[in-house]
Amino acid sequence: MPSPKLPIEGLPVWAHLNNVTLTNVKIANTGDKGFGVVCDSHLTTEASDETLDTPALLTVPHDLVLNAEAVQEYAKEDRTFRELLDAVGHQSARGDILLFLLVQTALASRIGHSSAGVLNPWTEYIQFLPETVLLPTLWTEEERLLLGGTSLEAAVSAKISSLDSEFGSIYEASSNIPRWNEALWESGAVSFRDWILLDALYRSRCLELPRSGESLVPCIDMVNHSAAPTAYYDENAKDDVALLLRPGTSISEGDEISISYGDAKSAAEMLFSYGFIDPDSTVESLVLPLEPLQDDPLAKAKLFAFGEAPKVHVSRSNGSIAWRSPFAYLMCVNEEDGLEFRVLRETREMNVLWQGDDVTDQTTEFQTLVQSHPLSALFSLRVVTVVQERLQSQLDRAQPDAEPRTPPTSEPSPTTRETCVKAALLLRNIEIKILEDTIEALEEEKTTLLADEHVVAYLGSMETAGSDLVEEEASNEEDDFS
Ligand SMILES: C[S@@+](CC[C@H](N)C(=O)[O-])C[C@H]1O[C@@H](n2cnc3c(N)ncnc32)[C@H](O)[C@@H]1O
Repeated sequence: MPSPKLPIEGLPVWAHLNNVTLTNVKIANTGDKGFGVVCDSHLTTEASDETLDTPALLTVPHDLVLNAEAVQEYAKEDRTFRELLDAVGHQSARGDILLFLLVQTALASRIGHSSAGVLNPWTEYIQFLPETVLLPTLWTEEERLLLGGTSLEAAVSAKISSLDSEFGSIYEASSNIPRWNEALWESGAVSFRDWILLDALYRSRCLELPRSGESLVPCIDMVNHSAAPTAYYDENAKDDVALLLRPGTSISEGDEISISYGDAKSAAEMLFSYGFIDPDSTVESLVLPLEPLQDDPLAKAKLFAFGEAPKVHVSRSNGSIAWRSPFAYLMCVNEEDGLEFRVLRETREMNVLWQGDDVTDQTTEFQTLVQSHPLSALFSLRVVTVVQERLQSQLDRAQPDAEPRTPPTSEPSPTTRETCVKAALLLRNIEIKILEDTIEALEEEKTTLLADEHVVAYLGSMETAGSDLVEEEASNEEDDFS
């Protein structure tokens, strides 16, 4: 159930009452990007102004910063919230912050139980935040189909499933507490959609502060991104958070103030975390899930021993392609190569052995482990082939002439927003380019590996063994026939 929204015009009053200072800036609607921070007068800074002595455009007191520590403080002041946090939280900083915001959503709806939760500045502040954002977890099902064949297809589905299970766990644990059962669930004050929205707001607005760590900072979270930012944020001596003009900046009245959300994120990460792609500040990289070979009898043991989700990472920097896939190296060795799994009878623990050595703690380092083996080039050839096939199957699905998607990627239907269509298309094109170039680079690696003397000898011996077998079978057939 959405909480009643407050018009942005009310934010200066909220800021004043909560000791947030805005100097020469205001928060205003910027069009496509939603709200933003806009300059009220002409401002310049010298190229040498590199300290916090530069007058801040915006200062937010430390007690408004929302991070894991602040949630603990709120729990000290509000025993009803502490009861909820003890029952549901303490798993992660993000989880505790989202739980706190879920409670604020319920309080803001003003339909929950009055004996649960205490109003605080965040109860009002969340009502100034957008009711929806363009992060793909909030796209409609039809819009999410546009991501088919991109690296976000699996990532967004996995995120929605994980949000669903988080929300289910919160419901399970909190519905046993009568006041919270009434305040959150019986009243209908919050829904799964609120949880998805809060997760998206958190992801797209949290800042990494030098001392307070990952935090939400009201008002500074209204600053939009630019690849050529005019401002940055920092904590001052009192741990208040300040928005400062960058040295050597000159901006005119009416110009938007911007910060950088990072310049090392891929297009997929940008879209996933912020709901837009800025090609000027993204790096060319791609992460895809990798599955073990279907006919591998050791597949389950390998997955278990590896302990994390297998992936292929691809990137381009300074024009050169690089890729890595630690699981692919474990995936491509077998018992006949010297890999062994043993389950200890006493502890039921599984041990992994390579060439007789216990490597249970090194399953992510098989690329290094296989180096000293005489057939290491052969193992690399298998890995390169597996990775190339994975990228090729991704490329086949991403190509515009791949299986028809609903709706077609280039034509927005009335139920798909144009921004989503454009963002999905941009992501697809960026990923197609890097996939094509990596597949080509892997082809060259394959050619080199196929010329390796150990590989040649191994493949030759396999061929001889193969023809011996054919001859043997043929002579058996003759015998049978006679
Ligand atoms: C930290 S908030 C900034 C305030 C936000 N515009 C609002 O209305 O509340 C981040 C969100 O702003 C929007 N945004 C920021 N910079 C943008 C940009 N350069 N292009 C498009 N959208 C942008 C995206 O929706 C992003 O998820």
